[in-house]
Amino acid sequence: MKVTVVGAGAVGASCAEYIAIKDFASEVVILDIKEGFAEGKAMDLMQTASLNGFDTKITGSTNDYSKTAGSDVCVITSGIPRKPGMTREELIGINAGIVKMVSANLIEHSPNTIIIVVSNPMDTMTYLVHKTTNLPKNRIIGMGGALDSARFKYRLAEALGAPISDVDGMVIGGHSDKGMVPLIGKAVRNSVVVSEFLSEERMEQVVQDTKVGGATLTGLLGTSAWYAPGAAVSAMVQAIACDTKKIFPCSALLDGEFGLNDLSIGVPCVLGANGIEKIVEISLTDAEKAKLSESAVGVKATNGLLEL
Ligand SMILES: NC(=O)c1ccc[n+]([C@@H]2O[C@H](COP(=O)([O-])OP(=O)(O)OC[C@H]3O[C@@H](n4cnc5c(N)ncnc54)[C@H](O)[C@@H]3O)[C@@H](O)[C@H]2O)c1
Ligand SMILES: O=C(O)C[C@H](O)C(=O)O
Repeated sequence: MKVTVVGAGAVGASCAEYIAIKDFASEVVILDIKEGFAEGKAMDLMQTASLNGFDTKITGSTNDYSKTAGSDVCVITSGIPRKPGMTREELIGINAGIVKMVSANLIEHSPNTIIIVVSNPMDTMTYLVHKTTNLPKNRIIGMGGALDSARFKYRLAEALGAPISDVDGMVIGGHSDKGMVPLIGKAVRNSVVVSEFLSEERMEQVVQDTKVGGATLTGLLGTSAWYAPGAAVSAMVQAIACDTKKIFPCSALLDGEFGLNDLSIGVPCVLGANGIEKIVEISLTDAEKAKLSESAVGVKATNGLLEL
């Protein structure tokens, strides 16, 4: 399994590190436009191999896509992150051009690849890759829901005073401060719905804290987060590499599922060797459906800013 990560910045390097530590890929290529940067990150990571016990070979490349040839999975993290006070949507002007160019270069050298889009605004960048390349739709996947769900579980565990391993929950919808739909009514502590343990007010607090998870970290760090984003991508790459058929909420191109069309947005997906192997149309309450539809309106408004 060969994996390429474009963007050797905070998220790209974190993602490459987690993939290597999990030791399921034979090779990881990191590519960046900044001279020597990816080579430096790759060398630094390789010098952790004997300490962390992995055999994955990590190499770096300054914008030479021939080094990425034959990649099974390519992750796009190239682009600018937001600063405190910004929305993800404000990044579209710079990131759309980068994502379009990078995805074309990747596919030229790896025509059978699966692409995972991370750059923000992620749902719109994923839609852009669907619209501007000829990859089948199961091979273009946006990462947002896996991260948002991990943050949801963190907030649920905090509210419940429970270990994170005892809680489960999922966030669907757009990967934006307003558009996320944490499915609080379906969240459980060891199979018991969390409403058995938490008041309405506390559950609403969990939902709100989850939705602004990225913005909260951007305020604290001065730039956006990287550890949980890198871990979320690596978990998705592992599901594909090891054909696990695990369900992750992913930004997938919809064609009638959940009553939505012609957009990429977070919905539960089975991930395996073929990328998105199935979109799982779980039943939603009327309130959940309304929130997902409202979220879709927001994503479509951002998609409307693309020059396609
Ligand atoms: N989807 C998510 O859940 C999620 C999570 C975290 C971050 N992000 C997004 O990921 C992106 C990267 O964030 P970061 O914190 O790693 O930023 P960063 O600035 O640390 O790294 C971005 C890297 O991209 C490189 N780059 C820019 N243009 C390039 C090009 N044309 N080709 C190759 N490399 C190029 C830069 O040189 C830089 O090293 C941002 O858009 C951020 O908003 C998304
Ligand atoms: O918040 C951001 O801008 C980065 C990313 O989308 C995140 O959720 O951490």
